[in-house]
Amino acid sequence: MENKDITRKNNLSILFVCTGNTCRSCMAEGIFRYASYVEVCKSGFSAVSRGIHAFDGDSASEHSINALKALWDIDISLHKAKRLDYEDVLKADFTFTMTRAHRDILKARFPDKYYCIYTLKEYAYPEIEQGSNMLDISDPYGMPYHRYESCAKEIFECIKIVIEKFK
Ligand SMILES: N[C@@H](Cc1ccc(OP(=O)(O)O)cc1)C(=O)O
Repeated sequence: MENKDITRKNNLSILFVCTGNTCRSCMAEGIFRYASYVEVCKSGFSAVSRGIHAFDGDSASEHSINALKALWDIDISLHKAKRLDYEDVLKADFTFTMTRAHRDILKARFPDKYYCIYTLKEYAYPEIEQGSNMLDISDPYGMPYHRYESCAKEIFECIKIVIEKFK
């Protein structure tokens, strides 16, 4: 693992970050919980999600809820959005953002934690060039349902790889 402070691979606290915490990061949280339980049975992991511009208490978007339910029978209907705060990043062993823009904001705001902040895709696919927009998981907000399913599948692929790296 690249993270210089992380020598243990159990009981890791994972933080997923996007903009509104109603689409991408809450899907990532739900998928991570599901995939880490089913595929690794490492119940010691904990995962939360936050949004840089979230409105506390917002529900996950209907399409996000429906996509996870339809694809993997994952239930995120009880999710409530939370705005990211200082403590969230300090507590996390790894912070995975949905885009480079989110990552860069967090690295600038939390310089002491720079070494454990990644875009989800750069951690999963370190071979992708830094300048590439392939490092971003684009926002399905306001898009039709099928875009949410594609986004969820993209997140799932990354999370499978991340979990392999944690094994
Ligand atoms: N909450 C934002 C809108 C927003 C919501 C969701 C969103 O997608 P995600 O949750 O994936 O960041 C992006 C933006 C606003 O009303 O300004």
